[in-house]
Amino acid sequence: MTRLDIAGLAVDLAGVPVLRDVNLAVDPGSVVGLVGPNGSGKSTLLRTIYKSVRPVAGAVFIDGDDVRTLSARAAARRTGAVLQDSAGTGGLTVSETVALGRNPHHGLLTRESTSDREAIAEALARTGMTPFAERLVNSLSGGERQRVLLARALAQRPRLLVLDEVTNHLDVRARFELLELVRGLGVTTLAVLHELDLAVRCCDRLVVLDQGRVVAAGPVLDALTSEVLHDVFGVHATTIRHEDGVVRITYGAQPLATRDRVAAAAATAE
Ligand SMILES: Nc1ncnc2c1ncn2[C@@H]1O[C@H](COP(=O)(O)OP(=O)(O)OP(=O)(O)O)[C@@H](O)[C@H]1O
Repeated sequence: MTRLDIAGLAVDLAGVPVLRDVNLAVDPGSVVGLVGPNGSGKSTLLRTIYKSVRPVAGAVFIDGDDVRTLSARAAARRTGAVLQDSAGTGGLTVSETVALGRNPHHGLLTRESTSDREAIAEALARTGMTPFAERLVNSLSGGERQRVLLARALAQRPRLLVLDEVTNHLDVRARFELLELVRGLGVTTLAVLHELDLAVRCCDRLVVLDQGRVVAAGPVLDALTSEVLHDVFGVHATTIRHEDGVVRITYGAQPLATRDRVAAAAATAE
């Protein structure tokens, strides 16, 4: 199984520092959640892994291989990505869409091989989408569509999955189901998640980014302390493992921002 290591990574965009001295590791087969406020650099960090952003310092290693030494096609074969609001799949069926995941393995005009067909069938089965294979993607619900995008990534037979806010637009049950599905895959995964409640339940470890730097990392209870929740996310909350073994976040009465807004409004009214 694959491991991911990021060492001393720095990225500038339009001349502005976006990531600085980022170090993180994802152990083989584990699911690591990447969390942080808006604009903290999460998506940019994922982009360095599949080579759509070039760092100004540091490197990304997949199984010890520096991705800079891999061709774009070789990098795409290793990394399956499901990105924020992934492009729509037009009038394609589910199986046609999942088949697109095979592209990094061959040219566009190459005929589908037996191993392509096996990979597609396996990806459909693992995501529970086999019964939907002939449906048009644009006739599916949001949650089903996200499963198709995950199946497309799995059809690549990637060593590593990077997921960027894949639970967007899903209802609360579909969110848990999708992340439980990801956990069950046994594929090394780095997932950007906005919902901290989901992150603490479904990830083995968390990495917290703030203003382009890693400010906490480790098992969920160690990474998402009350202090981090307060200083980085601006909320009063505690992260506790309950008797049933599930880690949950308990929020205080009001987020700081709300409290400050209320205080400011009261001061203005006086
Ligand atoms: N192409 C670009 N040119 C200049 N700045 C950019 C570009 N893309 C992103 N940025 C900036 O880089 C910073 C990090 O953006 P990024 O999308 O990585 O954050 P994020 O943590 O994923 O945010 P969100 O949670 O809002 O999706 C932001 O300040 C953003 O404005």
